[in-house]
Amino acid sequence: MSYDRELVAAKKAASLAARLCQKVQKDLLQSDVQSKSDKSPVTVADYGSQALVSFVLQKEFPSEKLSLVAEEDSGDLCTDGAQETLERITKLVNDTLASDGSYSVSPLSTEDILQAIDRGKSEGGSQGHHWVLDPIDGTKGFVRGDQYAIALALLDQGKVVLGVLACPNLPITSISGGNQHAFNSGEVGCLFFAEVGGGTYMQSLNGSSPLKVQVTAVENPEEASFFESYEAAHSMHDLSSLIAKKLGVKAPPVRIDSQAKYGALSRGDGAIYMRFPHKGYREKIWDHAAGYIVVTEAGGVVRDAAGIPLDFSRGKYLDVDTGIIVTNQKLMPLVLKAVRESLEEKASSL
Ligand SMILES: Nc1ncnc2c1ncn2[C@@H]1O[C@H](COP(=O)(O)O)[C@@H](OP(=O)(O)O)[C@H]1O
Ligand SMILES: [Mg+2]
Ligand SMILES: [Mg+2]
Ligand SMILES: [Mg+2]
Repeated sequence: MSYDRELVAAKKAASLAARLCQKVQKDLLQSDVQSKSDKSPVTVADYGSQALVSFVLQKEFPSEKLSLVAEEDSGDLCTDGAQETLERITKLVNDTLASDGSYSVSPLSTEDILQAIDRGKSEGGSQGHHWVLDPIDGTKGFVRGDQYAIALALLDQGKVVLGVLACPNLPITSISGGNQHAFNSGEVGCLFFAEVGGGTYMQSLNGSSPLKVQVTAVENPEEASFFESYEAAHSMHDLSSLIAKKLGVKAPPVRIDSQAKYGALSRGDGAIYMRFPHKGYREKIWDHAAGYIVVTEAGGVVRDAAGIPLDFSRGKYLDVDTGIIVTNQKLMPLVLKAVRESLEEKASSL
């Protein structure tokens, strides 16, 4: 089965959302950052991006009953005092749609925006089609002025069949060696996309022609560099550094926010991505679905710390053992062995 039509729509939705996010990041005001009830930050851009993607998917597939599993919901926007924020989000979405011009609609109302956001309340699962959206992955990076991604994927019968990652701050050229802050020294803004069985491609968000990308062919761990979260609260840096040491990795870790790590890995900027959340954290499908297919279609492999493939068919959550490892076919067994040994050492030292 081909998902070409869905891919065109997903690229369009993610590119428009990226445009909205870029505008907000440029003049980010402190008041644009709210705190969700779980204390993670969320900005007008997270909501605006979610509303915009939901709107575009609805417009592109008007006859289908859309199922969207997305990170944000309108709860906090319906509270007293949130009216101004909601109006700002509504204006952002309308301005972005108007600047594009493909959808000749009258401006959306605040009510339309709330509805579009809340279309993302699906639970996903193993039957039928579900879109999976992280409207801004790496909100902390976004607020800091660093990396973030708009991540949109499609599940069919519980399998990821398509994924798009828009990374507005990722340099077009390799970030190996850690030059991720190349904001002023070259073009930034990448759009990665993949369809099952079709390989992975990257183009610039400004619309260059797509280039096929591949993960690195490096087989010697000493020559491998690795990515991890910028935020130490999201991944145990001490554990990944122990694993890297065991593998003989020489390069220091490259710490970047968001699924931009999957994108960068898919084009061979680094060789390994390790993610070890602290005890008790449950991974969500929107944090990995798009990145997963972008990297696997480029020849990469994604496993949990026990070597088990990820299962996107169980609803919102991904139940993984201890952490997530991404690398190429050759390095995976070596990395998994080092992970096992390091976890055993860590456990016996407690
Ligand atoms: N304690 C925690 N452990 C692991 N991941 C966490 C976390 N708290 C938040 N996250 C997730 O980490 C994502 C960012 O990934 P990264 O660490 O690779 O930059 C966040 O996505 P959002 O920014 O979309 O909320 C969030 O879902
Ligand atoms: Mg979040
Ligand atoms: Mg996320
Ligand atoms: Mg997010």
